[in-house]
Amino acid sequence: MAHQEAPKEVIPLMTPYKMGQFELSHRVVLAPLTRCRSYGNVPQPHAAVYYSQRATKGGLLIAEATGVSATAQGYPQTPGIWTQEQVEAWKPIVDAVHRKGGIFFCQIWHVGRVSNNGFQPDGQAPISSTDKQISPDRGGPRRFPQSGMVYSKPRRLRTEEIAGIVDDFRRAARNAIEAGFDGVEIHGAHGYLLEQFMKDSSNDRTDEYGGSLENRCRFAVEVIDAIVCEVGAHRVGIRLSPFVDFMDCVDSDPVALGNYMIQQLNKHEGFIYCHMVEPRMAIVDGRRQIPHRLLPFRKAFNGTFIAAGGYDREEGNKVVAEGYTDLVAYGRLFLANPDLPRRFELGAPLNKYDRSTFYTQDPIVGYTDYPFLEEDINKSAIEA
Ligand SMILES: Cc1cc2nc3c(=O)[nH]c(=O)nc-3n(C[C@H](O)[C@H](O)[C@H](O)COP(=O)(O)O)c2cc1C
Repeated sequence: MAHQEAPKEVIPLMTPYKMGQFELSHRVVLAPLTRCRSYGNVPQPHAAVYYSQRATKGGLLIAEATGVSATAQGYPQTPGIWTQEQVEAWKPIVDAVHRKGGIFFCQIWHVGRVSNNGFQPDGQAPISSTDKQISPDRGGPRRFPQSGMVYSKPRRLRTEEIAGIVDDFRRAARNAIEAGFDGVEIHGAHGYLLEQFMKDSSNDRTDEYGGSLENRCRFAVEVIDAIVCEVGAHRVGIRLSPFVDFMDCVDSDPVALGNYMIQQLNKHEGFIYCHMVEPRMAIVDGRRQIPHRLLPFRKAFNGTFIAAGGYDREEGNKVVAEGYTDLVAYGRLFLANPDLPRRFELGAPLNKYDRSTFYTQDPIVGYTDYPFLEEDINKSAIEA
């Protein structure tokens, strides 16, 4: 009798997927992670090690939030992409990812009021939709996690200044393509500048950028349109978090906000992806559970959908198998497991993440020193 092999287990996260022109070999995406190791806002050679460790052939990586201008900064040592020096510094990092066959998008951001005068080039107030400071009573911490600096009172952007910020985003996208990135992800989430305009808790404007939902989203839509025009819809994705209340940015109708933004994205044929963050995890019967509120958006969006926020192997496989999302982005688990897709494939145990080194500035510790599976195996063989 012919020997019959047991059927191979299908792992939904490890199945291939075509995202626009990109052939992904699996659905485990590196979520954007600010790591505060880009000294003087210039990406460093150690980032080439960090990102290439996490790159796989046909795997999608999203780079950490990267400033579009000198006023875009709000955390220590975060990278930018508005100067030629920064563009040149990104090139070897992008190359390192491409050499391993990875697909690399750059997340471009402006922090708006999530900043302090000390981060601003002229020592002036950070800019925002509003002049209201982040309130610690409504989802916003009062101080920066590392430095202990307070979030400063922002300056409300004048209507005629907004076109200039849109242009900063456009130029940053152009620079990202020049640096070799496969595309850009617009950071429209987590209470940063674009969301400060979108959400009604932080937009108290009376001009055409405030008031109605359409007006509040106008700035983000102008950024999307400008970037699509500059680099093509096939290279533009966006991250949105209508349900998240981080940094005191809350909307009274997150479903309407998400739907409106999806409609705007669908106007651009071939807009590559919409990356959405789940609401905060709920505690059900003593267990943390992902609320799974993104399905209506996934159904409405014409392009690739990425879900993020609290996923592990089991939940990721489940949502891909059910068609809830196309791809799943992993933050903390990928931070601590450079070979996360491989570990998911094997069902191998995971390294634990060390929160205390998330935002520290060491080029190795908590950054490139998380062990790979093979190292674990070798180590245990030596210890045995
Ligand atoms: C250290 C750290 C840095 C982060 N930096 C960013 C960032 O630059 N841009 C962004 O959109 N989200 C950022 N996030 C949020 C993650 O991308 C992700 O949405 C979040 O960690 C939840 O996913 P997880 O449960 O898989 O970690 C960060 C999260 C962590 C823990």
